[in-house]
Amino acid sequence: MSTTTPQETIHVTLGERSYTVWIGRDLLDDHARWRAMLRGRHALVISNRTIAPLYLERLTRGLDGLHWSSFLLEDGEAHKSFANVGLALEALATLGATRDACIIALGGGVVGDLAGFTAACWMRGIDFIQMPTTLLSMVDSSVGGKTGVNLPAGKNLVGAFHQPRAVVADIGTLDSLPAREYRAGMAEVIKGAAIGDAIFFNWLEQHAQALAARDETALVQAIATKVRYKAGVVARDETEQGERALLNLGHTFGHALETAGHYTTLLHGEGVAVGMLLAARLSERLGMSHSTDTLRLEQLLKAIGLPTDVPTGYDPEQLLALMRLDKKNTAGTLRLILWHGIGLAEIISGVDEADVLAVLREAM
Ligand SMILES: NC(=O)c1ccc[n+]([C@@H]2O[C@H](COP(=O)([O-])OP(=O)(O)OC[C@H]3O[C@@H](n4cnc5c(N)ncnc54)[C@H](O)[C@@H]3O)[C@@H](O)[C@H]2O)c1
Ligand SMILES: O=C(O)C(=O)C[C@@H](O)[C@H](O)[C@H](O)COP(=O)(O)O
Ligand SMILES: [Zn+2]
Repeated sequence: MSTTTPQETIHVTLGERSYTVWIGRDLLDDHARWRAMLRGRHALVISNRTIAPLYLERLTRGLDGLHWSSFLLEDGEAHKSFANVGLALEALATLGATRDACIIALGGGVVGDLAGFTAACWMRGIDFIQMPTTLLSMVDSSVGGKTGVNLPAGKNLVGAFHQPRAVVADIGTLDSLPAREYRAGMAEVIKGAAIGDAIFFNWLEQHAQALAARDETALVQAIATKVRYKAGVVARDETEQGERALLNLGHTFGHALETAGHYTTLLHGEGVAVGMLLAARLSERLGMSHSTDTLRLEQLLKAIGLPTDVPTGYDPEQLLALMRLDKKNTAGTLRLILWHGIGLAEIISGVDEADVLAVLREAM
């Protein structure tokens, strides 16, 4: 039996902003590969206090001869804040970073989103490299150039589109990822299939056990399929003028759940899991889809071990108020991603708040 870990290389095609996503084991130590992406003499590694003790040294061995420093966040979604962007920018100033400096984001989506936004701000935009260490960041947040931070009023309300120069996904880092975080990452994999790839959804149903057991061959195939799907959407609609909004399936509900819970109840991926199911129920209520599709989604989420219920203690009216602040909304009306069934999502404008409230109330 072969024990070789599969490797995948995916290109995100965006003209002069095109880049490569490398997926495989031990890529952190493959210094020659990613060091070639650094143009100048300065590098700032942004990570957090959980990840740095595990992986920072392996990375920084590749920075020999450069002026580099690190900026470490406290762990958690609450630290994806404007205040920390300010501190990261101060770290760049202290380093004396010039316009050809590079930020390296070593961590999950929190680190990647904040590091990318810091890179977009410093001297009006410098390079950054994504080195994702969670499943969620490998399959979603490291690709596509959405960067930003939260405000108390809501998730990701401040940000910029700023593409990375490369994505280095060392799947060996997932060995230390807690099981709950791994499952949360799978929600964003399932999301891709639910939006636009019914064949991938079937494959996920068939491989749910292997994926839950972290079978490496199945895992690399799942990561690569999701990244390839997202890369295609981003290449066609980089700044979310249309199709890219589909990648928000489950997020209008999910972000509201995350924010209302002060980021202590549901992880992002868990919010997306519950949110996708609420979107499926709303689609059913509006006569767009059939209950068999809702059921298949629910069963796949459960097979992976993801939550499918809204936790207790949420107020439907408060969730609706948070949903009104979603960035997709226009002209004072709700714009949600709903579906016609597996693999067929659609952007729906002018959704009646009464229907949203009804679905929220039924879920509580
Ligand atoms: N920009 C985008 O397109 C995009 C897409 C999806 C999600 N997001 C954002 O990403 C964030 C969620 O990302 P996440 O799920 O990676 O969460 P996260 O960054 O908070 O990481 C999850 C947890 O795992 C820990 N961790 C990370 N790597 C580890 C490893 N290898 N071993 C042990 N522990 C490790 C972290 O310290 C943290 O406690 C949210 O802020 C969400 O809004 C952005
Ligand atoms: O890349 C995208 O586009 C996405 O919507 C991916 C989402 O999974 C991700 O959570 C993203 O951060 C949401 O962005 P937002 O614009 O809804 O804040
Ligand atoms: Zn997401």
